[in-house]
Amino acid sequence: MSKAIIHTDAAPAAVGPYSQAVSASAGKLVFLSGQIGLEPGTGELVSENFEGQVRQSFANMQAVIEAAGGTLDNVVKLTLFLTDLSKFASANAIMAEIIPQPYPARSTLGVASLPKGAQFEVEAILAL
Ligand SMILES: C=C(N)C(=O)O
Repeated sequence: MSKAIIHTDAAPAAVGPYSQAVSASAGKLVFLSGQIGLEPGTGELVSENFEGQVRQSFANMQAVIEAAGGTLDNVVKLTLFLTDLSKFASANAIMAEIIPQPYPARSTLGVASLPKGAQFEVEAILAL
């Protein structure tokens, strides 16, 4: 897989750890379902804490990526879902710790609710 970041000053700069666009030539695309902060062992939310749920969601995503034969470098697009957009900066900070640069493309949505009462969900597309 090779990927290139697309950037233009004719569109707004990213307001978080993402790229305006990513071009990838891949042998295979993998579409991941969204992950919320469930512990694999119990199937229960890891915590009532937003940060804990974000970290567990990304850990779950990474486990699926590895099961698909990839790494975090293969992520070309993420979608984040937050039930409280006032936590946007916190989600950005945690994502920036976990996701390597160059950053994938990303969309972020505020939503009314998520399954299991989760506060955060992350969905990914991989290029392998
Ligand atoms: C504005 C965005 N695309 C984001 O935060 O993901």
